[in-house]
Amino acid sequence: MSLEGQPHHNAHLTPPSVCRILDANLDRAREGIRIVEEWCRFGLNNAELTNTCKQMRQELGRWHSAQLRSARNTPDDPGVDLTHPREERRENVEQVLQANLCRVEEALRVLEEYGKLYDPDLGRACKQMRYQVYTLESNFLADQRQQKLKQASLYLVTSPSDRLFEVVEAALQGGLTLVQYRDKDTDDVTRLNTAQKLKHLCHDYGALFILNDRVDLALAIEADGVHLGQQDVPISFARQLLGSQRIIGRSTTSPEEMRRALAEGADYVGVGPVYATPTKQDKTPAGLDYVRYAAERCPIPWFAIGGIDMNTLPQVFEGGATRVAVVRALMQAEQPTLVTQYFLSQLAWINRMRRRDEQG
Ligand SMILES: Cc1ncc(COP(=O)(O)OP(=O)(O)O)c(N)n1
Ligand SMILES: Cc1ncsc1CCOP(=O)(O)O
Ligand SMILES: [Mg+2]
Repeated sequence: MSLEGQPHHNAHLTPPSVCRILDANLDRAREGIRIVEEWCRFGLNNAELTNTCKQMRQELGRWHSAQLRSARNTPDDPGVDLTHPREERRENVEQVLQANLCRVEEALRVLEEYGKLYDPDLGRACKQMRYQVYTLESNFLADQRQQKLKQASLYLVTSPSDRLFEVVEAALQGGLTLVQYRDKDTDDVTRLNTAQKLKHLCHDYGALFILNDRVDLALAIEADGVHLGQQDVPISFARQLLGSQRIIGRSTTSPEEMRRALAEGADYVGVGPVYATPTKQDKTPAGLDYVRYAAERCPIPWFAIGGIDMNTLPQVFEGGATRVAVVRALMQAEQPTLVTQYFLSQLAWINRMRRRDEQG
């Protein structure tokens, strides 16, 4: 029966083998969606995404008629024992989700094509759901990125170094979750190759990868986002190219620059330089007053930057910072894993204190 209680259009003409295909793929699609739904509900606490998944599952359930279920013939199915070794290993939640979204999209495509032989409405419904899954995947990726950004307290901005990959990997091993590739002096071929490799490295550790200055390269290598200063392209321009799913950060040195960055839709801001720094010699320090202003007024994630190391960290905390970005403190560290762990433990402590104060 169709959704309206009418017999399915071509049900009586549909060969048993096609019914088996439809039965298997209705199951496959529903199982995959269920796996995604559990993460939307318990991992992201996102009611809207959870509901979208639930509605799709219910719709697929309604199409799963007794006729299709009775076509099942598991003992004679040669595909039952076939698994790819990659299916048995998942490194993180993202891989689980990616694999299952892919499975759902494939199953819906199969349902769309073979479903036309059973009932044209099934083909149409599955096509619509497939597009819904694509949208879900985009929203989902965007949500994941924003969550990771919110949770990041330490931000490594790289500088050119013979030990670039070694330092970044050591810091990732120490628990770093946010990296920006910054090299003002190299050529674009090197930049592109290095960015590509760093992105893979960061993603292997589940960290976000941001590119400094260059929207075009960020787009080309599918980075998680871009960092733009006051002299770089406007946020609206970057947003047009990168869409709403990717992260856009903006440097700010004053309340006015912060106000504009917020109005333009930045996802996070850099606040500084807090102190004078040889890494950015031409920039006048904004000082701790601006850090205090950010602590009072900034509604989005903000990272104090400029001259921050283990010695200045306590003052930056006193100014109200709960997130910091560093270049030299990590790029020049002899033991970047240990330094990362030290920063992260101090940041976790200050964040606990702040939350306790906020709760009274
Ligand atoms: C996190 C963060 N904050 C500030 C900056 C500086 O950006 P910008 O002012 O564009 O200067 P350059 O880094 O491009 O020299 C940053 N990169 N990251
Ligand atoms: C890129 C940048 N933007 C403001 S300060 C700064 C450099 C910070 O470098 P360091 O952490 O070595 O002082
Ligand atoms: Mg810049």
